[in-house]
Amino acid sequence: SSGMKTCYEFLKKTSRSFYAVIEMLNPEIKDAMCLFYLVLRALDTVEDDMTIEKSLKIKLLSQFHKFLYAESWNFTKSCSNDRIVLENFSVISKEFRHLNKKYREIISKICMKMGKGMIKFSNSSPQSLKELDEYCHYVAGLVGIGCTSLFTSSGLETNNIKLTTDISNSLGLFLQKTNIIRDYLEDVNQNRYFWPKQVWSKYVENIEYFSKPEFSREALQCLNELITNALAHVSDVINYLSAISDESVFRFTAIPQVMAIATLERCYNNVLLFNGVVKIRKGEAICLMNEATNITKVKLIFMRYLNKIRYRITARDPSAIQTMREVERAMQIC
Ligand SMILES: O=C(O)CO[C@@H](C(=O)O)[C@@H](OCCCCCc1ccc2ccccc2c1)C(=O)NCCCCCc1ccc2ccccc2c1
Ligand SMILES: [Mg+2]
Ligand SMILES: [Mg+2]
Repeated sequence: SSGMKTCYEFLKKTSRSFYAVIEMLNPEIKDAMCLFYLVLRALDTVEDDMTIEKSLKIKLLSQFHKFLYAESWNFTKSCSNDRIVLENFSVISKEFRHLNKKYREIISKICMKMGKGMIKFSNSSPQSLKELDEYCHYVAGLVGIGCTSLFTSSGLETNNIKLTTDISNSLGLFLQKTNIIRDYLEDVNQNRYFWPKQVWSKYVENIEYFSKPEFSREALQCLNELITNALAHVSDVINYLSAISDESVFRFTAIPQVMAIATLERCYNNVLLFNGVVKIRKGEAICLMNEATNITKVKLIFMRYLNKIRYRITARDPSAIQTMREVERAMQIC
């Protein structure tokens, strides 16, 4: 339909990477996944928009799942780059209401839970590694859980004994933690602090000091500790991918994960992260997309990057032993 075509345009404008992987999905769930993305991106755009007054933001986050059934609801007061999905939300919600009931229930339930979670963290960022897991569960773990529900309810995946909530959650935590680690400078410049205080306060008095050259050693030690924490999710990621049978679902799920391990490897012990953006090169990303077609190849990709990290672990680093343990544990699964 023309409405759905417009929604794919919104998807392409808000995320080229997720547009690429959603585009390749089985037609049975492609539209549902596109709308799942757009609804949550709209919700996240409210969360991220620092110009929205606090009490209004909280009201929007808690009501958001109801706007899915509010025929002409749009939000025109956002100044975010992704505001297009809020200004045209009525186009998105109209297509959402045409979805099969079983998909609508999954999407609206995840949307309600994510909105509640965002409210919980609207006044304070994650202070501990435990709170980081909680925040990442709300903004990304729930996406993995929702994706698994869409896969199983569509009949494309029947192995739902193995695709548990916990390992679905881990897929999201691995991606979100990689984003939070990589986006240190971008977030700090916007006064957004996702690196937990319980961690960075072991190394410096103020998280902003990591960008100063005289604190580069402490910055790297904190960075390596957070990367070590993220690596703990790799075994769940590999176990999840091993349980997928539909080829298009496999690629849709595997591609963001291989991008994340490649990004973590680039970030490991890399001081450039504190003064610029560390991204994997376009050519490397395209190679990874073409390579991540089955579990054997994905395991090889993970092995390659885990090995590169392992060779860069230095005994001086306080997390060295823990990093080595997480890398070896992950390599055993591969
Ligand atoms: O503003 C930005 O540009 C980045 O925002 C980050 C933030 O604000 O922290 C942050 O916003 C999180 C809240 C909105 C989540 C929107 C989303 C993303 C990907 C999807 C993929 C498929 C279906 C629905 C999806 C929904 C963000 O986008 N982080 C990127 C990592 C989150 C990925 C979630 C995820 C989890 C499990 C998955 C399993 C399989 C395939 C894709 C998966 C994707
Ligand atoms: Mg965001
Ligand atoms: Mg956000």
